[in-house]
Amino acid sequence: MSQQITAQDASNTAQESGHATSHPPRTTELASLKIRLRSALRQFPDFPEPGILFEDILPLFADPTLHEALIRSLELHILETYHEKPDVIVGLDARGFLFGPSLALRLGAGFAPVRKRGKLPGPCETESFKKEYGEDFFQMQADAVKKGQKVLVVDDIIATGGSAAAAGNLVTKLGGTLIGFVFILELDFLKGRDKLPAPVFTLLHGQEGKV
Ligand SMILES: O=P(O)(O)OC[C@H]1O[C@H](OP(=O)(O)OP(=O)(O)O)[C@H](O)[C@@H]1O
Ligand SMILES: Nc1ncnc2[nH]cnc12
Ligand SMILES: [Mg+2]
Repeated sequence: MSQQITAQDASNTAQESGHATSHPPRTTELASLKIRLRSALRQFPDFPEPGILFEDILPLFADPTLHEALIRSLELHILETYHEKPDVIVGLDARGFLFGPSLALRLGAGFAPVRKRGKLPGPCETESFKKEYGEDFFQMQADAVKKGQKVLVVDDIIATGGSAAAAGNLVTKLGGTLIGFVFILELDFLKGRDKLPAPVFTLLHGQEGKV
């Protein structure tokens, strides 16, 4: 299936090939969107437990212009990176549900949830995982992804990578083809991306001084 190109992308392509338009090229647009998104994030020390510096992404959804900037940034990355659009966006319970469905709609892809154990009816696959604080189980419905479908896993934050790795394992168990992982924010010092079996993209980076 060929990738969907929006009107804005069509005009960006025209500009990149020398035809001036009123829209900036994708890379310039993405850079300025990232600056706006970065300045909206908040941090809370010692939440949910001592020693954790909690990154709060909720302000991105309080302002519709920031919300649009977020979805547009992720769309720009995906249009730049993939020759074909994903068939399914898989979002992680709970914060991956805040933007996974709207990103899927924007791309013309399906959406499938990874949920905490015990919330989904019917036959499910299950994976345990450990995260920066605590451990849990994730599930997907057995028919949520069809064999060979191209899947992009999305979540708000990658810390240790435990949650995303478990989601990737569920997609693989269902027969999906993992084409990548996309996050709003990465805590680089925890090296979570090393656990993931497909290309990783993060819009923003946090807690850069930590080791
Ligand atoms: O890379 P990791 O160490 O696995 O941590 C990242 C995960 O931790 C948070 O989810 P959490 O389950 O804490 O909360 P949520 O239900 O609000 O998404 C965050 O939303 C990521 O899903
Ligand atoms: N430091 C952090 N802030 C917010 N969500 C997280 N999930 C895992 N680590 C986190
Ligand atoms: Mg989460």
